Amino acid sequence: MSTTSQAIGTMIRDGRVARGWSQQRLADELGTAQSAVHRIENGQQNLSLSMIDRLADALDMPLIHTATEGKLNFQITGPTKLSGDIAVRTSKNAAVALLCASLLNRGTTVLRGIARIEEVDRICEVLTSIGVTMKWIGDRSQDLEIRRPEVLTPATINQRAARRTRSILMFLGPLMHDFDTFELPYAGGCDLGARTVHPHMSALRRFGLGVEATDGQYQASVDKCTLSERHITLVERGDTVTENALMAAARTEGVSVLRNASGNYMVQDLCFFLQKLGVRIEGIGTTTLRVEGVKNIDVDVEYFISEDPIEAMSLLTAGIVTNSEITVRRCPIEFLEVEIAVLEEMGQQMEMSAEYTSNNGCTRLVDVTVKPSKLVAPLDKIHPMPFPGLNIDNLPFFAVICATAEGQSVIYDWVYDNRAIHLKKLADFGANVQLMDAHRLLIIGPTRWRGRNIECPPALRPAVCLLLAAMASRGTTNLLDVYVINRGYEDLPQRLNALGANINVFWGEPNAD
Ligand SMILES: CC(=O)N[C@H]1[C@@H](OP(=O)(O)OP(=O)(O)OC[C@H]2O[C@@H](n3ccc(=O)[nH]c3=O)[C@H](O)[C@@H]2O)O[C@H](CO)[C@@H](O)[C@@H]1O
Ligand SMILES: C=C(OP(=O)(O)O)C(=O)O
Repeated sequence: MSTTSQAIGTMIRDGRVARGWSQQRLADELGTAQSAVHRIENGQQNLSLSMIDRLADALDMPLIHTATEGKLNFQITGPTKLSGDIAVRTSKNAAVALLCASLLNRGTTVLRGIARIEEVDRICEVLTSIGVTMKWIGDRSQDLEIRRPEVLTPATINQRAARRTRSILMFLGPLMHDFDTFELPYAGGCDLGARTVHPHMSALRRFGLGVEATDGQYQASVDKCTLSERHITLVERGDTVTENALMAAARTEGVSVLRNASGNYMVQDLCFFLQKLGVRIEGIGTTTLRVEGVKNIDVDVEYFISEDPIEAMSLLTAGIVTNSEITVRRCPIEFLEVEIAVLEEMGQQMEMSAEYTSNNGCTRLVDVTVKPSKLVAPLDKIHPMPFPGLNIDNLPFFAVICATAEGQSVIYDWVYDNRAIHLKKLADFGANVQLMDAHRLLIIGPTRWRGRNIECPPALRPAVCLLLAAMASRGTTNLLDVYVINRGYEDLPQRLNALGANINVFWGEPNAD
């Protein structure tokens, strides 16, 4: 654990003791568990910016703000050799969808095993700002108890938090059941080039939701569809659009058939959750979903979010690029099959355990051990496809992997306009990476990685790729302003350090020397 976390922990303990509070009293003020306060005070908890804000407010200690002013950075010293095993945590993308879906339910929703990441904090801030009560519970404060009020107040929405996420779009589907008109701020998220919202509008229109985009806000008006059955073909097989349509269908009476739907992991988690709320759904994991909506949902429900295939791929990549043997436990194999097949073609040695089931009772998991291997470039270009293809968010990891392989690889990112450009930054670490055009990277390996100081690109997966390259690199890298990584990964430096990485977390500017 970094000395910064320990120093902040001591400051918090002193502040609490000075007020005569027990750890439990501070936990109650923060809406968290006593065990979490214990970890914070011992410097064993990765503190999100919003938690620091809450601590500073609860203890009335502006000093905490001052001590942590500036940007959070990672200092990585390599080259790294990893060993041991690490468990995959639950996904950002399912967590945000399920948080939005909790708005459909008038009963108490308990989401278990949520990753403590910035993106979840942003959605929690938005939900709280419109009247939802949320409490972190459970031993490790990883379970969230959520209760919505009788009447939500979208007019008081936390605009700043909302604009930092793409997922705010998924408030459209749930809120259309409560209001005739409402407003939402424009969506944010990773800067990957233009990301259309048209497919959302086109699908939701069929449920009676009209949306006009004006001056930074979506103005929504609802004229509920009264047909007993509707067939909707999505114009794109997108994940969040499928989720929005599912949330619109969940409380629209009658049958909704969604075609060209995504069967991806976060959509499956949402379907399993909606089923627990009493919504009948057929076709989960396929491109046709048949949903029988119910007018009112009032169920006390608990749901375990499933493991993140993108985090699994990130951790496997950490082992591969450092030429180490590590076991990544709890990999959701259904969503990694193409990735594993491509790695095998490239010569990656792997062992796989027998399958077991995730806590959600549905998702199939395996433990994957990667072993030091001599990789060769794949014969064909590597490109992503909607599920069940190679996951769109896993493509960037192949850029780092190909840079360690012998020969010439082509990575084809047809999905995003800007992502290949962010990956070009691997060249700063010594990789031979050329942009053939905005969507194609030519990579010639193997690479003699070398550390350097670099700003995180404004995109989550490319930023993690730079972190992984830094781990493989000789020398020191200062990776600056890592908010974007903490948006989607929980305690990543601490967890990689437990495998043998050398990553220090620090605030502000790096030392000049
Ligand atoms: C919160 C969340 O869950 N985010 C994920 C979700 O975002 P989300 O579902 O919001 O992704 P988008 O709708 O932005 O789609 C991503 C890009 O793919 C293009 N596209 C998508 C499908 C298709 O059939 N044709 C097509 O061209 C879109 O035009 C867009 O440029 O899915 C993306 C693609 O898996 C992931 O990168 C994001 O991590
Ligand atoms: C692109 C991503 O996220 P978002 O949709 O939240 O921008 C991602 O998770 O890689």
